[in-house]
This record gives sequence, structure tokens and C-alpha cells, in this order.
Amino acid sequence: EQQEEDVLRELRLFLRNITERLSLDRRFKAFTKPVDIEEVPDYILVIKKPMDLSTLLTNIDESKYVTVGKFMSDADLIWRNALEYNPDSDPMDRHIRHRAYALKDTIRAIIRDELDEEFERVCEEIRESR
Ligand SMILES: COC(=O)N1C[C@@H]2C[C@@H]3O[C@]2(Cc2nccnc23)C1
Repeated sequence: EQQEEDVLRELRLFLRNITERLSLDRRFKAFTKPVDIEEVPDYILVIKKPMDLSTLLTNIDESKYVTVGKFMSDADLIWRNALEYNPDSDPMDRHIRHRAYALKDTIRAIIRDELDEEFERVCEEIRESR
């Protein structure tokens, strides 16, 4: 009903705000757009589910996420994929892995500091009711 739509609108605003802040952080430039398949043809052979911050934003706009938990699963793909695709000891791989871990820690810190547990519980109730 209307109250549920109000909750889901607030969830989209919360998730959009987080995603836009991450996209503005220069450390996370490599994560802002999908990896270019022309430039990196083997990427989709290695990474089954590519994810990036611009795709997260599109998913939010399309109301794909009914809970913060569902958003976190896709957001976590971004840094997990980077660790998986860039495992080597060369400086380039190490560099993007440091940024992947920084992304992981930043997402968790924002959620811990800014997500009201009661609000997430209301979102879970809506998910279960659908
Ligand atoms: C999230 O970003 C990544 O996982 N990557 C891996 C790719 C390998 C390397 O860096 C990336 C883009 C790229 N393009 C051209 C040549 N080499 C590269 C970004």
C-alpha cells in the first residue's frame, strides 16, 4: 500500500546517495563503469556476473532492490570480481586489489554508520510479503 511505497522510495534515496558518493571517490574510478569487453575480451570468461557502480545506480532506479541486503550482494560483486580478476603480484593487480578492499571497507562502514536497523527490518517485512 502507500506506506510500503514510501518505504521503498526512502530505500532508493538511501542507496542512490551511497552509490553516488562511492562514484565520486577517485579511489574507485575503475569501478564506476563496466569493464570494457573490447579492451579486456577475456573478462566475461573469468567473471560470471560483472558489476559496477553505474549498473548499481540503474538497478536502484529500476526498483531492483527491496532491501539493503540485496543491494549489498550486488555491491560486494564489484570488489569480489576485482580480487578474482586481478590476483597477480604485479603492481597493477596489487593496486586495484587495494582499491577493491578499500571499497569493501567503505561500503560496510557507511552501512554500519548510516543504516537504521529498524528501517532494514521494515524492508525485509515488505520483501517477505511479496
Ligand atoms: C574493475 O576493473 C578491473 O577489474 N579491471 C581489469 C582490467 C585489466 C586491466 O585493468 C582493467 C581494465 C583494463 N583495460 C585495458 C587493459 N588492461 C586493463 C580494469
